[in-house]
Amino acid sequence: METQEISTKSHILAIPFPLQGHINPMIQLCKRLVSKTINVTLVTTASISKSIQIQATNNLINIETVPDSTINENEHLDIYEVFIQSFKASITTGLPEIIQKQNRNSVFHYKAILYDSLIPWTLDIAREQGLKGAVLFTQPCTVCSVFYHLGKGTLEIPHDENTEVSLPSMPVLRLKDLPSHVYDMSSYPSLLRLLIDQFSTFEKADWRLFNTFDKLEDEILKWMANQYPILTIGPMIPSMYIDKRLQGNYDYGLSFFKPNSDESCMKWLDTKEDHSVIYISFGSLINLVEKQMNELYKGLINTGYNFLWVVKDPKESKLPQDFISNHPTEQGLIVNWCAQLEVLSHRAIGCFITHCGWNSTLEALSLGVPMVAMPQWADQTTNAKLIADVWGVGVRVKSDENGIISREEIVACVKNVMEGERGIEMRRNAMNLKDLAIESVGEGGSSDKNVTDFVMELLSS
Ligand SMILES: O=c1ccn([C@@H]2O[C@H](COP(=O)(O)OP(=O)(O)O[C@H]3O[C@H](CO)[C@@H](O)[C@H](O)[C@H]3O)[C@@H](O)[C@H]2O)c(=O)[nH]1
Repeated sequence: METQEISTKSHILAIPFPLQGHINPMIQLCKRLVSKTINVTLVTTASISKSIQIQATNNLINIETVPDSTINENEHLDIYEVFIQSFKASITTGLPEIIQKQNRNSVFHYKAILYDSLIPWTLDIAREQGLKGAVLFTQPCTVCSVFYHLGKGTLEIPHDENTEVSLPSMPVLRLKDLPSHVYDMSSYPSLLRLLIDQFSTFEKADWRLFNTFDKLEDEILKWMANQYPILTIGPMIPSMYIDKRLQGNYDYGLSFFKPNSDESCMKWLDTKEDHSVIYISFGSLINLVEKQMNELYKGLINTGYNFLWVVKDPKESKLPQDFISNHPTEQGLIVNWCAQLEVLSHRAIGCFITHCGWNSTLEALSLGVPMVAMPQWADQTTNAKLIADVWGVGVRVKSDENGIISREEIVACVKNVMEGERGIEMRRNAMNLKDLAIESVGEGGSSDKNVTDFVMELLSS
């Protein structure tokens, strides 16, 4: 059902949570919906919209902005709560106005709102406007189900690090395999509440979509589907890096971007041997502490391998001065941002040292790149468990008593992934998952079929 024809009858509003790790998969899903005849209006705040790149040729996804709101900060609100409440104020005021304005325009006929699971209150707006609601979960089902159990009171949090947590259809988890907000409840209680609240509209929503695929999280997905019907639609990465079915506008037209993305790294990678380079990135939010930066830097040098390292703000990065002044070296290149999918699909990449954000994890899996898992917080700890112990596509670093990963540990982990029998096995497992990822979004695959079913239901509603 790929068609260029634009239906004037079926239109949805997509509301991503305003962070890159959430906007990216939402945009990719929107592109898939557009390729199957649904019109999409993506709504975000004026400030966030500046980070969304739309090519001039793209008229398939409409972007509407709502004014930014600021709420009064007071001592009872942490920084995340201020961020979340400001966004809520913007959308709650602006979204109904957009719907009413567009409803007067006969081209638009809204059927539903597609919203991130972190903003469940959007369903109330949908209902008030007579629209259906589809909730999109942007973290793995394994992680989401931990919060599901927490909300239902069916997860007992262990008191020590060695007690095993057994939840239905889940791998056995120890304390530090749970999402960090669960064992570190004191830091940012607002975030824990937000994560549990993801399920507050689970029963009421008309569709529940997950950015994962059936063969990746088979058992827990079946369990979740037994609670309520769900649709797996992932991995939501640009078609050109996975199934290559979407062409032109459908795939290139819209993306979240960071200015100053450094393209020199592709030329640098071209000069390197196959599978010889370590790629290091900690996503869009994490900054490492100075001691960790130093250990990572020394560890990378000591591996002897070439490395390409994304350091968001190199001047503020706390990197050793001798490296900064001699950079770039023969061995290592630092960029402040890169086209990660382009890098991961380059033949020279041998392994990915990652913070295990879900998008980075899915991107590495979909491109068959084995990983060194260096989780920092949130879902990343559980994603690291999946990478190392469930899928066998990487190793997870061990930290010392102060939470620092030593240079020796970094060297050992990189060598484990890049060399020897274990390394070969991890690459083989990664390549198998790559095939399954392609199959799932390819024509007739489980995720493709679920997107089609979603579209058919929208069209007939
Ligand atoms: O130089 C870079 C570095 C990153 N990226 C992209 O940035 C995104 C990063 O997303 P992700 O790996 O999910 O990390 P975060 O930005 O940290 O995402 C947040 O949101 C995710 C989805 O909820 C969670 O899984 C993470 O833990 C949370 O930190 C990916 O698409 C990368 O391809 C680039 O394009 N260039």
